[in-house]
Amino acid sequence: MSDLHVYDTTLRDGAQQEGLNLTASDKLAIATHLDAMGFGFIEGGWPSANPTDTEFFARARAELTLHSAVLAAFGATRRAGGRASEDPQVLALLDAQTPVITLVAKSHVRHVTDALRTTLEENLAMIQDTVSFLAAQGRRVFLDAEHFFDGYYLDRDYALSVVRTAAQAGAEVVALCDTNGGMLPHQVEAVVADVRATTGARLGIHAHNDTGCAVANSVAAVRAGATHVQGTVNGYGERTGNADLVTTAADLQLKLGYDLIAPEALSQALHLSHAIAEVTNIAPAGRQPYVGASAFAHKAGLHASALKVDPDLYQHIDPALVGNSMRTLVSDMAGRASIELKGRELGYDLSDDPALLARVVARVKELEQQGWTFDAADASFELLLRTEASGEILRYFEEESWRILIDSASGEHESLSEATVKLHAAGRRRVATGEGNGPVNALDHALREALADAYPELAKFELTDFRVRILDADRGTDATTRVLITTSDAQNTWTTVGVAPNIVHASWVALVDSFSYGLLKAGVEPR
Ligand SMILES: CC(=O)SCCNC(=O)CCNC(=O)[C@H](O)C(C)(C)COP(=O)(O)OP(=O)(O)OC[C@H]1O[C@@H](n2cnc3c(N)ncnc32)[C@H](O)[C@@H]1OP(=O)(O)O
Ligand SMILES: CC(=O)C(=O)O
Repeated sequence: MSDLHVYDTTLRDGAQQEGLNLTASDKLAIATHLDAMGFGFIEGGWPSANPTDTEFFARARAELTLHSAVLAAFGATRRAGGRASEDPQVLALLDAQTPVITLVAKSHVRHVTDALRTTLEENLAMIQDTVSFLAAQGRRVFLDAEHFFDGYYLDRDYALSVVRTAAQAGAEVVALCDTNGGMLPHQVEAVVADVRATTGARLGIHAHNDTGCAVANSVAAVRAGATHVQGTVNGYGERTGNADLVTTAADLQLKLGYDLIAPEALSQALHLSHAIAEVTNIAPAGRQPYVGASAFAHKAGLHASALKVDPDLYQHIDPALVGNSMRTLVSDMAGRASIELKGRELGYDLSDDPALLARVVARVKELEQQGWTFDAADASFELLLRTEASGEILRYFEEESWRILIDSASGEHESLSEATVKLHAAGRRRVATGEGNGPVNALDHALREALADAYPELAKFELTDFRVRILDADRGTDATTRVLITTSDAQNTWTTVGVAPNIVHASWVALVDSFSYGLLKAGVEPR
C-alpha cells in the first residue's frame, strides 16, 4: 500500500450538505461502510458541537469496530486569548478519545483579523498551543488550513507561516483547504509545489467543488506532492460539495497507479456509493463518474458497433474494477449492434439473425418517433424484441374493453375513480371493477381483480413509480402523453412504457406490459 492517506470527511463536511441529516446510528452505519472500503481515516464529526456528534463518538467507542480505518475527531484551535489546556472545545476533542484529532485553523489574514477578530500573531499562537497540547496528550494531530489557497494569494508569507507553525508544533499533516472552492487545477498544483518546497511539511488537500474542479484539484495536489487526500463519498458537502472520494481514489489508483485500496475493495465502490446513498436517503447520481448507473451505459449505435468488437474501444476502464457494468441503451440512436448487445444483455443471442436485428432497429426508431422511449424501459423493449422474433404478441389475456368513472362528488382532495375491465383469460370472460385514488390506481386494482385467480403471481407485483411526460405540450389538450411505470416484486424491478393521446390509455399500455413482463420473468405461461 502507498503512504498516501485517504481521509474521508463524509460524516463531518459531507454532513454540512443542505438537506443531509444524519443520526448517530446513521453515522455508525456509514463508518462501517467506509472502513470496509479501506479508507485510511474517517472523520466522525465535531465532538461538543452538537449532541449527535457527541453521541456518535461515545457510541463509536462502544460499538464501532474498525478493521483498517482510524477515527478522527474534528474541531477548532483554542479561542483567542485563552489556553488550549483550558479550552472546553479542545478538551472535548480529547474526550472523544480518537487516535487522530484534526484541527481547523485560519491561514488567510483577513479571516484572522475580520472573522476571528484577533491578531496574526495570536492566530499562530492558537495553532502552536493547540497542536502541541494535543500532540503532548499522545494524539496524532492533522491541521486543516482553512482558506489556504485564497490566503496564499493574498499573503503568501503568512499562509506559509501557518504551515510551518503547525508542522513545528507537531502536526503530522497540514491539509491545504480550498474552502471557498474557487481554485483551478493549475493554481492548486503550483501552490502545493511551492508550499512543499518551501516548508518541507507533509501536505494534504481538502477541495470543494465550486468550480467543478474538486476532484481535478485533489489529483493536481497529489501530483505536486500532497500525500493526504480528503473528500466525501458521493461528493456530499457544503454548497456544491467536496471532492468525491470514490472518484478521487479511483483516479489516483487506476490512472496514476497509487496503491491506495485493495482491488477487491475498489470493486465494491459502486456498492459503497449506493449503500451510503441509502443511509443519507439521497438518490444516487446516475452520471456520477465510475459508479453512476450511466457511467458505462452506451446509447449511440456507432459506439455499440465498436463495443461489440472490444469494450475497451469506448470505455476508459473495465467497469468491473469499480463494481459497475456495461449497459447498452436502446433508442432511436441504436443500430443493429446496439440491439445485438442489448439482446445479449437480456439473454438472447441475436448474432445470427441480421434480418431480425434490422427489423427491431426499424421498429424502435418508428416507435421512438411516436414518443416511445426504450432506454428508460428495458422491459417494454424485451417484449418488443420477443414479438419481432416470434411474430406473436405475448398475451396473458384478451382485452375486450375498459372504462373509467371519476366520482366528482368525492371532494377536492380525494378524486375517487372507479374502473371496470372486461377481458378473457384462462378460458373464461371476466368483468371486474376496482376503485382507486386516481384512474390509473383504479385500473390497476380492476385488472388485478379480473386476473386474480388466473394469475395469483400478480399479488407480488407492486407499482413503485409512475412518471408522466406530455410530449408535444404546444398541442394543449391534444398532446401525446408518455407514461413510464416501474414495478417491483421481491427480486426484481422493471420499467415499461406506454404512449397515447390520453394519459389513462398510455397508462393502460404501460400497465399491461408491466404485468406481462413480470409474469414472463416469473416463468408463467399464458393461461
Ligand atoms: C470550513 C469549515 O467548514 S470548518 C467546519 C465548520 N463546521 C461547523 O461550523 C459546524 C459545527 N459548528 C457549530 O456547531 C457551532 O458553530 C460551534 C459549536 C462550533 C460554535 O458555536 P458558537 O459558539 O455559537 O459560535 P458561532 O458559530 O456563532 O461562531 C464561531 C466562533 O468560533 C470562532 N472561530 C471560528 N474559527 C475559529 C478557529 N479556527 N479557532 C478558534 N475559534 C474560531 C469564531 O470567531 C466565533 O467566535 P465568537 O463567538 O467569539 O464570534
Ligand atoms: C476545513 C474545511 O472543511 C474547509 O476548509 O473547507
